[in-house]
Amino acid sequence: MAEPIQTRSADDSAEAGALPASLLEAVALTKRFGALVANDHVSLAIRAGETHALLGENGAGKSTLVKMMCGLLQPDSGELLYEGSPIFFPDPASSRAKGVGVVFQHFALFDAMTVVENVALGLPGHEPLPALAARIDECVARYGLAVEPYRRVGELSVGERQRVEIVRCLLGNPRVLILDEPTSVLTPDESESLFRTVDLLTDEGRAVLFISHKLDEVRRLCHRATVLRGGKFIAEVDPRTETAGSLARLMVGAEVPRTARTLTHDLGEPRLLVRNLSVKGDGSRGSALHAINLEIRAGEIVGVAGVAGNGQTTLFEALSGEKLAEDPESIVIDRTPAGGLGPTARRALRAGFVPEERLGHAAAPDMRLSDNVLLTTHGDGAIVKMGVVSHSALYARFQEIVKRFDVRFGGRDPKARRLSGGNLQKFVIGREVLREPVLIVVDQPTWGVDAAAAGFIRTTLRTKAAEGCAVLVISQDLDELLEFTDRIAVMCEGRLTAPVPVAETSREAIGLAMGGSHDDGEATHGA
Ligand SMILES: Nc1ncnc2c1ncn2[C@@H]1O[C@H](COP(=O)(O)OP(=O)(O)OP(=O)(O)O)[C@@H](O)[C@H]1O
Repeated sequence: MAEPIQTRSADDSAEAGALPASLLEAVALTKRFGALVANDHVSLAIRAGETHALLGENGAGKSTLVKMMCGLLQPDSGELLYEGSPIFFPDPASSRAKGVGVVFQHFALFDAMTVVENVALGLPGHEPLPALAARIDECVARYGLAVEPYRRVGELSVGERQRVEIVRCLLGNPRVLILDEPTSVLTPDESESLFRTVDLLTDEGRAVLFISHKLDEVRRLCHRATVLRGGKFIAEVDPRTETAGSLARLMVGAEVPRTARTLTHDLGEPRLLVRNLSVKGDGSRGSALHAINLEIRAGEIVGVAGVAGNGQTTLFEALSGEKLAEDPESIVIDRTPAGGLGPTARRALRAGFVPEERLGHAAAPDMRLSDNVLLTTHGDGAIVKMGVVSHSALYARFQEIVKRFDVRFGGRDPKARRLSGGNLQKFVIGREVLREPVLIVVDQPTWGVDAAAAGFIRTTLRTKAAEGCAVLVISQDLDELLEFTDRIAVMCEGRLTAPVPVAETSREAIGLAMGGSHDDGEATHGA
């Protein structure tokens, strides 16, 4: 397992009056993509023993900087220093060999393989799997990361996959660990345990670069923060002496608007009725669903809270038609029994679906954005007429999404994988919202999205609700659900509690239900 590094921590050194040595330093790095300058002379030094935040709104250039610091991208100009000396990382393997480990937003794991097999792929040599599994167990115990070596990755939730990536990285004994939005898919408890892991790592003298849009956690966890805006270095601050508002202002360059709270409008017809829906566990991702009941009426937003892996993915798949229900009547969309219909037929009922995974599920990575529009709009009639794609209509829709949802990217119509995470999320939400759905089901609506864009997405969903759409939001972010939904239900072990009006519940009550406790002893009710 990783050996502790004998280096003074950032705080120890600050007390001693001297700054600790910088382990990895970017000096005036510049990277262009065509006409777009993604990083413009950006400098950043990560010191031994510190947790250093990298902040900036979507598309500010954070991932580009990280990719240059680990050899995944080469800068057009500027240089990297490792322990004060110039260094060149031609590829990620060379940075890994120097002790720079990165956990990216999009994971590189093979679904069909077990955790230990996936970890083995990323490590040099041919360590026997039982020995590697034992090392994983040791790492898990030491850093408090719940990971089971012999589970198949395809069965894991996004949060669990992320822990696998972190463990894989830690087994490489990194001196610098770069975490790209590590908490965006974690529950509050999982985030807390990750923070303890990060503290342990920095206590050991390692350096952590922490990318996050959650400013409160940055203020708690990080010793320093570098802020980027529009590809430029804006400031280096001590986040512990800043407020979330002052950090957001540095990132955005202006005040960040808050989501409009509950609108006063009457609820209409039920747009989604789920009656006694049970789905068998099939050994793939997500657990079985047990007798789910839910009603969402035109004009309301219902949130589903829960710890990852309790059936939320299966619920999304059952609602979107990726998994069919045995009883067609168990899911009714806008008065039509839909349990036996596939995704396209459900979309024809004017339902829209935004899955949790943007790249690969919501969007095809190697298809251009405009072609990605077609993925969910081909049945709408506006874009495909009598089997023929109207390219002018398609391109017009694409441009409307980009404009109204402020999707930023370089070039005219790039492949989806070229977009920053938050911008791709804005695109995917925009694609569904502009179809004018009567029902929209969104899994993790603001994962990886900056504060301003997250506010925009929530306000957009509220506006859709006010226009008569029914909205179901599955989210692990309890603050988000409390901020903008009308009623909240909790998913635990494949069962859904009855949705409760937000005003009549509390964070504590929801937290208890997430852990499987119910004051009334009842786990499953109708809406
Ligand atoms: N390979 C690429 N080709 C073209 N443009 C790119 C490429 N990679 C990134 N970009 C563009 O560079 C800009 C910076 O992107 P980057 O991914 O670094 O932002 P970010 O700050 O990490 O954003 P987010 O918070 O959304 O992940 C964006 O406008 C993005 O579209």
